[in-house]
Amino acid sequence: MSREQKAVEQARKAFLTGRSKPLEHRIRQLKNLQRLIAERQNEIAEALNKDLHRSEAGTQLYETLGLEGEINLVVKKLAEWAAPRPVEKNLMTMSDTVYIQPEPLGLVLIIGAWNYPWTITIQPLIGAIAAGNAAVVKPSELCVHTSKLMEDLLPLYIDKELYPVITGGVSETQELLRQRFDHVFYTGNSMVGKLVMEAAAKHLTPVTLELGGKSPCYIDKNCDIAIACRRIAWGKYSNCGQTCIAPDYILCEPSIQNRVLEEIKKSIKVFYTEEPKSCPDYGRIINQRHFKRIMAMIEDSTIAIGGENDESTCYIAPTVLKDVQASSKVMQEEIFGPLLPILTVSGLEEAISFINKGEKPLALYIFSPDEKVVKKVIAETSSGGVLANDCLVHFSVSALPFGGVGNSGMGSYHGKFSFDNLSHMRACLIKKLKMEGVNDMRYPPHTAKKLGWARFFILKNPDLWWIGRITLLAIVTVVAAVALQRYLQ
Ligand SMILES: NC(=O)c1ccc[n+]([C@@H]2O[C@H](COP(=O)([O-])OP(=O)(O)OC[C@H]3O[C@@H](n4cnc5c(N)ncnc54)[C@H](O)[C@@H]3O)[C@@H](O)[C@H]2O)c1
Ligand SMILES: CCCCCCC=O
Repeated sequence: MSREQKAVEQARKAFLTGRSKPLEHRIRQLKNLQRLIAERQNEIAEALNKDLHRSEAGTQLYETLGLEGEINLVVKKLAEWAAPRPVEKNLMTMSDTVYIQPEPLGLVLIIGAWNYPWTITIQPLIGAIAAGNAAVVKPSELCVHTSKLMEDLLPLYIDKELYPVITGGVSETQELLRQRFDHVFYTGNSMVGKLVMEAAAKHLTPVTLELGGKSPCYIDKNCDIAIACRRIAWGKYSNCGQTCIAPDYILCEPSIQNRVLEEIKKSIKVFYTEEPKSCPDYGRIINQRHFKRIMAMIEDSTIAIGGENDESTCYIAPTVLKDVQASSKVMQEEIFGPLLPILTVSGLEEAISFINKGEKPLALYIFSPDEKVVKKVIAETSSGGVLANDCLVHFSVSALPFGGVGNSGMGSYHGKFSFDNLSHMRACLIKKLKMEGVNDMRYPPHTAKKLGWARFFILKNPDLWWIGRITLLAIVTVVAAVALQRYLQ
């Protein structure tokens, strides 16, 4: 039996004991995770510094703070989310108990990516624990130090049978995918996403696919270009462009291209100094394979800013490419690196039609002070999420579902959306053995009269809330009238 098979079998066995279900257990595990984050902050930051040249502050800002917030939210709301959810009744169910009971799915497989490894791997785990599941956690092998740290630390804090960590690369992930799970939660590129879905289909296992793609960014000529460019530069160059929702490319009118270039240049200097290579807040490309992939994209474009690079340290300077064509190499796939191409368009209409020619992106950014422009883009395009006048921050709004659509993924998570996604919403209808007469209309022999009653019960859908209120009002009125009459006698 392989290591992967053993872990899956053990986690399934642990789930079947039922110990992942009580809310106290879920909350205890989540608080243990919170303790891990607080007590091991330095080790987490050190590993991320080795993997991605992430600074200590960057580690908190982009990884652990969000997880702490997510755990706080779940601890506060879990009882409410896990409670039976009463549903609207109709004439047929008037005297029944009708509700939705969220219940755990069972065993979840979480396959993480390397770019924000704690956020991306542990946030789904928080959802899985909250929903009462067991989960096998597979961090990405590309963030070598972080993945080893997760393997070492998680079993020290949370139930290691219910939530085992399996490290390894493609063959280990493939072996895991051959096993039977009740849900697979995958984060990574769309090509592997298809393989994950194919493997899951063999067991009819549902999947959440958190994928990527080219997220467009439209700048309206009437907006405050300095502010827009500062926010775009932050969104693009954080983590060296290796962010699933980084603005992939800019669309703007030719008349503002030079101002956009000037303002992005200013922001790069303010954020990362004249020498980003020695700036602790500027990251590195994860490995040389990705370094080569990104550098090859520049070949047929004009560099307006940056372009400096060093293969031995996987450094690529914050770079802007100007007058880029749709046919250029950099426009053929998600960049996932610090290159920012600018494509000029004649205006909003052309920008929308350009966006709609591509796959549905994970994020779509619009910079404009005009609400009509923002609403028009929202109405005439589609994407996982859309953000006006900022970048990335929708990821941190736990009241919003985070996920893609079409090629950028399926399913969503964060906050209650994680809980719902990793729960089965069980339909519960509890009838009494009384009022059998009402059922006569559905029992044979079927007659026109019975059918008439069935039509009435099924198709007439009076508002029972209002009927209840009106009945109550009528009763109160009658009681008041009788009381008044007695008083006057
Ligand atoms: N939507 C999101 O939340 C989100 C977040 C981060 C990254 N992403 C996307 O992920 C991509 C970058 O990540 P990546 O794909 O380079 O990460 P990656 O190389 O770490 O792969 C992701 C996971 O898939 C596994 N894997 C790789 N090849 C496999 C194969 N052939 N069979 C089975 N498993 C395999 C890896 O072991 C890893 O755990 C980008 O497209 C990015 O936009 C999306
Ligand atoms: C601001 C944090 C963004 C995390 C995005 C995750 C995808 O890569």
